[in-house]
Amino acid sequence: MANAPIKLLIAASGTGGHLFPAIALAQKLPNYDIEWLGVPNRLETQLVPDQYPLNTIAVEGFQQGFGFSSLRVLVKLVSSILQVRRILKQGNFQGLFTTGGYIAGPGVIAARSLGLPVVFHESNALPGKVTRFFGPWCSAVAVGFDVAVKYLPRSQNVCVGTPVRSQFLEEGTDNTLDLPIPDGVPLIVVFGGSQGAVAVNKLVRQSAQVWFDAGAYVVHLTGDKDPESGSLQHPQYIELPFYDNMAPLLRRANLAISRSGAGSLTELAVCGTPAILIPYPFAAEDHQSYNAAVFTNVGAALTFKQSELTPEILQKRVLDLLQSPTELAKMGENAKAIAVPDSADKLAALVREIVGRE
Ligand SMILES: CC(=O)N[C@H]1[C@@H](OP(=O)(O)OP(=O)(O)OC[C@H]2O[C@@H](n3ccc(=O)[nH]c3=O)[C@H](O)[C@@H]2O)O[C@H](CO)[C@@H](O)[C@@H]1O
Repeated sequence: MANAPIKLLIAASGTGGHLFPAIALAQKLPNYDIEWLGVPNRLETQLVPDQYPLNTIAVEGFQQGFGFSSLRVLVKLVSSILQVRRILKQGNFQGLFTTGGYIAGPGVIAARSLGLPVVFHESNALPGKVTRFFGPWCSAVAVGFDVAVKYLPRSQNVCVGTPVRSQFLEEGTDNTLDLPIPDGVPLIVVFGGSQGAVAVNKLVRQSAQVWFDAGAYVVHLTGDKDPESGSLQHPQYIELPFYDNMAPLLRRANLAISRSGAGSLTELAVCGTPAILIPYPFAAEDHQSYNAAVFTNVGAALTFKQSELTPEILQKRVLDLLQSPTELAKMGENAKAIAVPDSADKLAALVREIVGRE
């Protein structure tokens, strides 16, 4: 009689940076019986493929300080732990995988209290508080960048890179660029994580004319909350709130201007795309600056603090780079050198080793 498939609960919620690596892992475990754990109103309701049933719980992050609102969050946390325990027990799950964030706490506590193995993936160079706190309770913490290990002295750490969506690993017919960019023109791609970055959008719109004059095209992924969307019109300018087909776009780009979320950086590395990085200044513990430093240190990107970046500086640095194809090529090679294209395979192998072989 064939063995029943291994049951795995994946707790990944909120942003593309948390969801895409988890989806890439799930796709590498085709013989596992996988269900998802998320919250009712976040991106997982749109991004998690139909074949993985989505269980939702109500959970929130802690605010600074401890007042009535924190007490309310604590009550919710206890209730969410109990809900996850129930889901794990009723579904006979054999392990839990998480990419961190607020969903991870209840997931890790519930699974460990039932004696189930937990694999945690942390994609940032500076691991989040949740990872630092819960890492030692997990069976393994897989990290995206090896510098992260130094912040996790008490966990069982393995460096596996960060998994990317399958579109980044295959060049197929349905994976070609469907935007009207002429061959041979310099292409700048601007994006600000999965939500867009209004401050970066503003800087880019104030800077772009000189790039157009130099013959460059700009594809600008603005997010859907940009109050100035539609304000710049130019034949060499394509503005979209979100674009799905990132792999061919980043491969075609001569330069990216981007925030430095771990997901974006991992994709830039896999595609060998040189970049100007503008870390999100309000990210928890300034973790995007630590991510950006990984790229700057190997010569794959230039990093600018948002507070110090003016349209004049941005205009000039972009023009300088567009006029130095050798330097751009070198930056692209440096980015590629730190890519881990088989990251999803490595992470799936780790999950099989810890949770069980199908
Ligand atoms: C503001 C904030 O705290 N963001 C965090 C969030 O990232 P967040 O999800 O915002 O950003 P990431 O850079 O990790 O990922 C963005 C993802 O969205 C995709 N994309 C973006 C635009 C678009 O039009 N189409 C598209 O597919 C990108 O290709 C990428 O895969 O979680 C990451 C992982 O913990 C952190 O490193 C980030 O710092």
